[in-house]
Amino acid sequence: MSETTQHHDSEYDPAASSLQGQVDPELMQELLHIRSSIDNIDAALLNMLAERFKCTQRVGWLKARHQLPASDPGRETAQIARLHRLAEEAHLDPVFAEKFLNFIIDEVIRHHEAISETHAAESNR
Ligand SMILES: C=C(O[C@@H]1C=C(C(=O)O)C=C[C@H]1O)C(=O)O
Repeated sequence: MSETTQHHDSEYDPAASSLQGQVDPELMQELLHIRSSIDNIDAALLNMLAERFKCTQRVGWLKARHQLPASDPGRETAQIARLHRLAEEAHLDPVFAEKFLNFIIDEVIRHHEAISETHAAESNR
């Protein structure tokens, strides 16, 4: 099994809650039922993010080898505009979608700068 596939975490208690024992058991059941879907979604998001970073790392090495800049503002503008539209269609707050993408891209650019430095150091040896 690869590292990114779901493993059964013996530490994880899906019923962990500050509300445990404080609310009606039926209400607690309903809450836990919805939370099990939230847990699946969080695992999927994390795995998708890991796959995205694998792709961006490849882009980072490509840019380093060909001496291209870490960031591509033209590409980012197009992506943000597209996500804005997709967010509206999905009834997701477009401002949030934009902040989320920018947060990820900032991290990617940091990685690309680090890759570029590693590549430069390796070629100077
Ligand atoms: C991944 C790239 O590098 C940067 C990161 C981007 C991203 O995470 O989507 C987009 C544009 C670039 O600023 C790229 O150029 O495609």
